[in-house]
Amino acid sequence: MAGRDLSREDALSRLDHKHACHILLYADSNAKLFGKIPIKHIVLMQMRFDGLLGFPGGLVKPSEESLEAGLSRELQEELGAAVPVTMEDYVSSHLAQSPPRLILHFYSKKITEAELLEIERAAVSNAVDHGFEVLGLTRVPLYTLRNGGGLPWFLSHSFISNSRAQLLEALQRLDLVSPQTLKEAVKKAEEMRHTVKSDPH
Ligand SMILES: O=c1[nH]cnc2c1ncn2[C@@H]1O[C@H](COP(=O)(O)OP(=O)(O)O)[C@@H](O)[C@H]1O
Ligand SMILES: [Mn+2]
Ligand SMILES: [Mn+2]
Ligand SMILES: [Mn+2]
Repeated sequence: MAGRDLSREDALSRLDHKHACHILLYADSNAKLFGKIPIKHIVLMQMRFDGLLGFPGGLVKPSEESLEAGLSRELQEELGAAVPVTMEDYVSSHLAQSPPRLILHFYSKKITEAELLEIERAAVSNAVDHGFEVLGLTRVPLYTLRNGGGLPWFLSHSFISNSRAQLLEALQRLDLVSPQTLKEAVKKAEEMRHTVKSDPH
């Protein structure tokens, strides 16, 4: 994963650092794209105000709130939903490559498809940050179409900080995408960065 892996204790001991917490919310799904390509899992990300893809979450001051309480607060602001985050959902902490003295804590949490749909529905009307810090939620396509559409093209977009690495690590760790498919998608994404996109249909 991009950035140096830190233990939670080591991370929290660095009082002169800024801390940010972000979460990958996901659900299983039996839905099929075009009635034939299994979606399998829904993974939520968002388009940010700066035009970069990232996960919901944000800056947390450990002196004022626990990492988990801070992340829940950010989810209320960015998703307009009360998502209870606990230490069970904690995955890792990384020292950002830049800016200096920023530690990125990552979480993942499985919810039901109905809960995820409710978050997507409510975000537009309830999230105070909707249309400002958050331009909209997006799902991550986990399938790969014959011409490389789907996950490879998604990975060819621009991501904030180490969120692309967080996504790839989680897809592997949670077994949401097979290692082979992931490897091929990353490779195709590299190629895609330098080609013109044709209509995926
Ligand atoms: O999804 C992410 N994964 C990892 N780091 C992120 C992600 N989104 C933002 N960051 C980093 O964390 C910092 C604070 O996050 P964010 O921009 O979400 O704060 P905010 O929501 O409190 O305004 C950003 O400046 C960026 O460096
Ligand atoms: Mn914030
Ligand atoms: Mn925020
Ligand atoms: Mn944020």
